[in-house]
Amino acid sequence: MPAERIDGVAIAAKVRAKVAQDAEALKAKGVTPGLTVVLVGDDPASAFYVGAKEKACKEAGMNGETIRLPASTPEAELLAVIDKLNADPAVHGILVQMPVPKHIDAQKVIRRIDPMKDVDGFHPVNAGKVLIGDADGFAPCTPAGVQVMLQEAGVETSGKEAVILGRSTIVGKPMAALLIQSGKGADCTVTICHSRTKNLAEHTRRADILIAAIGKPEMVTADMVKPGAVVIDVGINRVDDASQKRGYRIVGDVKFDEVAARASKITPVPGGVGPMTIAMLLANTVRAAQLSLAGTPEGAR
Ligand SMILES: Nc1nc2c(c(=O)[nH]1)N[C@@H](CN(C=O)c1ccc(C(=O)N[C@@H](CCC(=O)O)C(=O)O)cc1)CN2
Repeated sequence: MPAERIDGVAIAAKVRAKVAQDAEALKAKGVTPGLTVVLVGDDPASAFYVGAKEKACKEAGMNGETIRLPASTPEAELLAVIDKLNADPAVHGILVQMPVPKHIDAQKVIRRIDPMKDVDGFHPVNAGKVLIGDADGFAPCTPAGVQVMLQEAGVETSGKEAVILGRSTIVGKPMAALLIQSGKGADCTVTICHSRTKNLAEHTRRADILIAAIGKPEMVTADMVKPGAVVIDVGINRVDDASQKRGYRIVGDVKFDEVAARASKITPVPGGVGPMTIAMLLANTVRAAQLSLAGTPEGAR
């Protein structure tokens, strides 16, 4: 039997509906949740994602603003923009769209954002909180979205072998941190594989839950997957396709058709994890606004 498709668009819509309710409740208390996205340069994919974030904010009744800066913007100027946003009480969430141009040190930029406004969950304070299982922190949106998808799809995670392909700080590492916590949607035994992992397929074939986040188009094939596994595809790769109007198509890290024939549940690309990234960003921003009302907790920064 082919795998059940886990519908990221439908699950994201559910998350966004709850965010809209929470935003409404905050507005009744005089606070409109606000996200400001900073885009440096004119990468078309980044411009598309930033536009989608602004639109999603507005649809949820939140303030969504984008600051567009030229690719030549000096690092110091970007840091000054962040300082201003950190000091602005109407801005609850700040996000600098990645990647930034090469002359800018992304880590320096991330560290400049107030951790209480770091709705991307990239600041070391939030990374540390996610690692120690402190619920006060902001988890990065993509792995947080994967965890929600697993729960919404009724996937039992407790005691399961989860294998993550990719050790990025945005997906692989925080994904592992979330799945090893104790509690709902977690309690997994986690393996992270990466470019130096030997006998990759031996690891992936042990996975009850396989999460592919390596950025290599259709790299995961059916022979790498245990029959009945749950397969989550985080990859969003553009491959040339002259038959498409835009000249490319989007594929994941998983060879969908053959893996779907072997897995029990699978996420598609597009329409899987991608929409969850934006939904979780809105959820983090509403939470940042709620926390701003409650006041900064002890030791939060
Ligand atoms: N500061 C950040 N930068 C980046 C992040 C991030 O979480 N924070 N993630 C990615 C890009 N990204 C959001 O920013 C993102 C990527 C993809 C999608 C999405 O919904 N994709 C669609 C397909 C879209 C298409 O057709 O091109 C899908 O998968 O269905 C949303 C957000 C890197 N940068």
